Amino acid sequence: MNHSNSELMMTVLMTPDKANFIGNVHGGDLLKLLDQVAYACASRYSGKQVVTMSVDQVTFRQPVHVGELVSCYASVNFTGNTSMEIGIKVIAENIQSQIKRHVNSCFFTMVATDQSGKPTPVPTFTPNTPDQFRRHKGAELRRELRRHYEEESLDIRQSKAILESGKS
Ligand SMILES: CC(=O)SCCNC(=O)CCNC(=O)[C@H](O)C(C)(C)COP(=O)(O)OP(=O)(O)OC[C@H]1O[C@@H](n2cnc3c(N)ncnc32)[C@H](O)[C@@H]1OP(=O)(O)O
Repeated sequence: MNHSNSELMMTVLMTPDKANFIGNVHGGDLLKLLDQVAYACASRYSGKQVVTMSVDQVTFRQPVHVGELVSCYASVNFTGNTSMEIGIKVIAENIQSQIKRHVNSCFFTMVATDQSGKPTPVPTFTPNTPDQFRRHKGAELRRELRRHYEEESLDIRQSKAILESGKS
């Protein structure tokens, strides 16, 4: 796979229409931007239509201010059969001072779909550089944790259903 296709950078100016009730950029606007970046990165890499399957914990460590430039650095970290983990690092820059802050990092799982909306295979991503190896290793661990979480959640839902059926 051509690795130049596995990374993407998108920069957006934070205009006043994105402000929340206290004048900083609304978290929902940032989430929408991150979803668009993950979509573009995954779709360009795979050459396929993709949908968002899941988003790992997103933590807004610092507010983003109206007037700042927000740059999203996205990379394909890992591919399964039909899914891709896209990691995104978000940097906010004050335009006048040019001071940059790392405000957020997050991980999206995007699934490639065919014409009927069913999952379809993606090209395998093989890491080449030290950064890619590091991200790939982290992504494998997160994939395992997601599977474990799904299984535990299912167990909890099933136990709850059994308990509730015993009440009546
Ligand atoms: C760009 C956008 O905003 S799109 C709008 C928001 N997203 C959507 O509407 C998507 C709605 N969801 C769907 O249509 C379906 O769930 C699909 C097409 C994504 C997946 O269909 P399913 O039949 O559930 O797929 P399936 O069980 O085969 O799993 C597909 C992949 O998702 C992975 N997956 C399953 N559950 C999870 C999870 N909780 N977290 C991360 N990945 C997961 C699977 O491991 C598999 O990847 P792999 O093939 O690389 O191993």
